[in-house]
Amino acid sequence: MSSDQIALSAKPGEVLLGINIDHVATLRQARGTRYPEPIQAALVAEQAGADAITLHLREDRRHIQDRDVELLRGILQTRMNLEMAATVEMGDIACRLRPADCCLVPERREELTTEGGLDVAGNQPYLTDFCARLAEAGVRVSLFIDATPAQLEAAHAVGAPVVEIHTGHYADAETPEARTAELDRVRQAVELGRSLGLQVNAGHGLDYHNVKAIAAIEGVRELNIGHSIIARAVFSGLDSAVRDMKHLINSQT
Ligand SMILES: CC(=O)[C@@H](O)[C@H](O)COP(=O)(O)O
Ligand SMILES: NCC(=O)COP(=O)(O)O
Repeated sequence: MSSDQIALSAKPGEVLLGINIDHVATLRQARGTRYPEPIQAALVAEQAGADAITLHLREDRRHIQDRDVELLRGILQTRMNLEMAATVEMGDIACRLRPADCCLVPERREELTTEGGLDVAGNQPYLTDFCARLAEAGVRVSLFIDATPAQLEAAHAVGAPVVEIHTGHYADAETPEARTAELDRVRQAVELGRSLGLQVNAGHGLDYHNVKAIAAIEGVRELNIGHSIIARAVFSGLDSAVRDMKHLINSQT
């Protein structure tokens, strides 16, 4: 079944779940061992209901390695969503491996994790060419952006068919009022993105306690979640951690 057929096989209105396996690789890199194996994590996640496997090949290779991407490209039965910076090195890798999806994210070597969205509005000429090159190679491009009209309109202008709204500010909100304000920002971003004809995904910092409000936003197509699922898997296993999240994002109660 092709990746498009897999996506189409999802029930209408179902929120798709991309599992980010970066932090399985973080544990492996901590000791330089062969375990835990991200390949095994990806296959367990797919069997548990993941609709896609997300992996972030960072410039500093702090977790996911080139060999992880190359092996998984020939093994995954769902979709590979390769996250990367919009650099020449990463563009060459994406055009060579041709994952189903490629999500362009900002990167700073000194960051603990992704801090903000990609500044598409400030880099339109470069990103227009970068997105066109990936599209030419048959890769569907997603842009990881903050929930602002300027970034959404710029994403549409550079020709990306998909955006992923950065939900980190929502997840990190420290008061109910701040969280409500961030949720409204995400909701308005989803509405604008859909009106521009974009597929709108969301991700970063989502967990079992904050995800339902994001999943309930009309028009959100896919959630990419990693850290909280891998953390739960430490105690209850990856299969059930994935099944729990898949159920949570699609339950009406
Ligand atoms: C873009 C994003 O929010 C994550 O998908 C990204 O992978 C975070 O980087 P780390 O996985 O290195 O924390
Ligand atoms: N793009 C978001 C992602 O893939 C996972 O982010 P997180 O759940 O690890 O914060």
